[in-house]
Amino acid sequence: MFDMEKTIVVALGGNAILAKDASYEAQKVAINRTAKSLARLVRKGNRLVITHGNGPQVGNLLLQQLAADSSSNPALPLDTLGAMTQGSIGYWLANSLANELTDIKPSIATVITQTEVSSDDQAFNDPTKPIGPFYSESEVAQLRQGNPNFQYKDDSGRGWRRVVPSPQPIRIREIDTIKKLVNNQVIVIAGGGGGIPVTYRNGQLVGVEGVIDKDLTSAKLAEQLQADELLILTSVDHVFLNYRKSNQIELDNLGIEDAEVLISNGELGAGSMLPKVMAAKSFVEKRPHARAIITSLDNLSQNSDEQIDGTIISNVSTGKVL
Ligand SMILES: Nc1ncnc2c1ncn2[C@@H]1O[C@H](COP(=O)(O)OP(=O)(O)O)[C@@H](O)[C@H]1O
Ligand SMILES: NC(=O)OP(=O)(O)O
Repeated sequence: MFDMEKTIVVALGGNAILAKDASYEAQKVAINRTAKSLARLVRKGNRLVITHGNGPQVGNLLLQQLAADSSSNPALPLDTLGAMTQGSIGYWLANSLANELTDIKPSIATVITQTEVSSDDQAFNDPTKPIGPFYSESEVAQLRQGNPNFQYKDDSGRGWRRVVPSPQPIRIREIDTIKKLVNNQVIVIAGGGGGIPVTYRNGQLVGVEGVIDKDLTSAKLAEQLQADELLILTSVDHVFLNYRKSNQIELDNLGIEDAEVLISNGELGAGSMLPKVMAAKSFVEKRPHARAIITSLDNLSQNSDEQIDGTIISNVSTGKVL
């Protein structure tokens, strides 16, 4: 499936980084495994731009900050914590990739990325982005008493999590730098956690408290880099119709109109699969000869290079959904 020398934007989902627990050791094991799959793409001559989620990590970092003595060690704002997770996850990925590719010794760079958002974005009034650990409903009731300003929501039936504003990405500030790096055969890790949300206030660029969806930012990255492929790696190997119902159907191919139907008819989990299909659709609309693939990391590592299995979103409608 992967031809030579494509530019591929790879969006790494949560389980590519945090599979077992939130310890450094467990996250490094998951990232080492992820790096093995990514290395195969590099060996085939593809140019890779890697972006990654940070929901669990940024939420955990926030909890560590809040647990510290605020008079001597004040908690840092969420935009700064987002930058810290870009640094830590970028370092882990660059380190694991370097160890995987000792024979070709590629140049690898992590770009601390700022993503412009609108200060008027409705998301600031309606937090939706789940971060940090999962809680039971009774734990959430207790947490609400401790801090009534924090909001929690059920995360796709998997448990309750704190939610923060998730504004729409408008522009990736470092796109020109990323382009130069890609054109010079550098493997780039960028837009981690969707990028640090920034906006203009009184003529100054300032960070704002929120966490951008990394799938939406990856679509912007892929579009602006004129990528050939947007590869979204997550925990399921396909997008499904009637997900988790007895009549569940695996979707191999989706056209733009099919994706539109899925987006509007509530087939996709709001904080989970919906942004992935939206990102894929947005990318192939802007790049009609390119394609997006939603699949699992396992699928990527288990299938032969020519036969990766997953949901392919392209300009061609199959009529399976419509
Ligand atoms: N229609 C659907 N098809 C496939 N997966 C779906 C669908 N609706 C919701 N999901 C859920 O979306 C999840 C992937 O989203 P998420 O876990 O947020 O991704 P990430 O890997 O980026 O952290 C899957 O594990 C699955 O439970
Ligand atoms: N920022 C972001 O989208 O993170 P997750 O993918 O971990 O939710």
